[in-house]
Amino acid sequence: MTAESSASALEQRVLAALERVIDPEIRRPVTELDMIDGVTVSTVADGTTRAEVQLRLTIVGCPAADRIERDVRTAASSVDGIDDVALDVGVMDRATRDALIDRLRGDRPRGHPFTPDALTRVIAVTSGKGGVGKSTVTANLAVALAQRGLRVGLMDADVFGFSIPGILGIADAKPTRVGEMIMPPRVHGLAVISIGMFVDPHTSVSWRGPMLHRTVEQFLTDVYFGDLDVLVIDMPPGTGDIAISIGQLLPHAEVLVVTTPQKAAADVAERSALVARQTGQTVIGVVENMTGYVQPDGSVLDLFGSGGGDETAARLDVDVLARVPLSLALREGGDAGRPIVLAGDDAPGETDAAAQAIRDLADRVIERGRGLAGRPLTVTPR
Ligand SMILES: Nc1ncnc2c1ncn2[C@@H]1O[C@H](COP(=O)(O)OP(=O)(O)OP(=O)(O)O)[C@@H](O)[C@H]1O
Repeated sequence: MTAESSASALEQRVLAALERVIDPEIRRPVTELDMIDGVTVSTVADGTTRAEVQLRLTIVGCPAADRIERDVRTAASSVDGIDDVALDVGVMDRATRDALIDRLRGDRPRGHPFTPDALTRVIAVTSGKGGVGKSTVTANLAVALAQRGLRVGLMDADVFGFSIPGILGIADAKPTRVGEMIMPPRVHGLAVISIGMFVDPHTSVSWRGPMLHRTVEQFLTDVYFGDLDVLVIDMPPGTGDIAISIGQLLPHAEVLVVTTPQKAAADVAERSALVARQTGQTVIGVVENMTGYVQPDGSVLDLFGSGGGDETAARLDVDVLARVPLSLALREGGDAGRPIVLAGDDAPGETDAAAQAIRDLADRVIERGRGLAGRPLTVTPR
């Protein structure tokens, strides 16, 4: 074999090794994303064989740059016969980036991909009023679904009270923009987007209906979630503009209603579900949160009364899918940015009844999705 042909064989092997490097945001191999502009293998003065890799990041200041560079270096160094790796890091030119964005969008027409005939289930979590623990339940449910192997996106549509980034421990995370595409931060196996990532946390959001509608639509259209099994949405409490917009944009969404055990809360909980139904969405069940507190002596204190979940479920003619007890660990996990369903062996979440209730809820939600009842079966020509 000539020196030239062996260098070219090594270049092919380096390229093959680079196919294993996955862009952490887009979650595709860097080779497929045209991020590798070239690989040259040569023997340098001291006789060592060097691979020079031209890496082109999607944008200037790409937050994943360090990780991509490290992974590219590791993959190239792992090839037998390569002694040294030199990286030439730059940014892809506009035409390449635009072509990439077009490819990621696929050939779907402009508009959001979560259409009724798509395979992604949309689960919207709503409540009649604020403070019932909707965001806490939603975040933990999304993590529990991801833990069960599903590809999960979480959209915080609670524009006025966005709390999902904090609960997930990514309060300072910012999405990356690639052209007009928005790459959502990833945490605990979820792709997460929240209005809180776009506004100054110390200013209030005071948008009116059309602006809210555009924002929700933009989230659905421009955020690159990739292929999802489930998109979970943390809805704002009540029956405002966002609920109506999401109803129009996602009429096939399945709705979970979170309420407390207080009977008086059933009225408002029912109302938010009825708005969802009016837009064609399907209410799949009620989650009663903050049910009795189990005291150290084992007795249960019904701090918020009892019966609210059953009352709401009866009015809506659905089941109570979960009863999540009051839990110090659940609250602390939310404050600390560590969802309790993540807990390891000796962490409270392993034995915590609230964590277990949310895991069971995830199982019931998955179980329900196995049936195709109510889903239009369409055959898309390829
Ligand atoms: N089962 C529970 N046990 C103890 N604390 C809980 C429980 N569920 C939620 N909390 C706590 O209650 C508070 C309100 O929860 P959360 O922010 O999830 O409510 P929300 O319904 O989403 O409110 P909003 O819609 O106003 O944002 C948080 O401090 C949370 O940690």
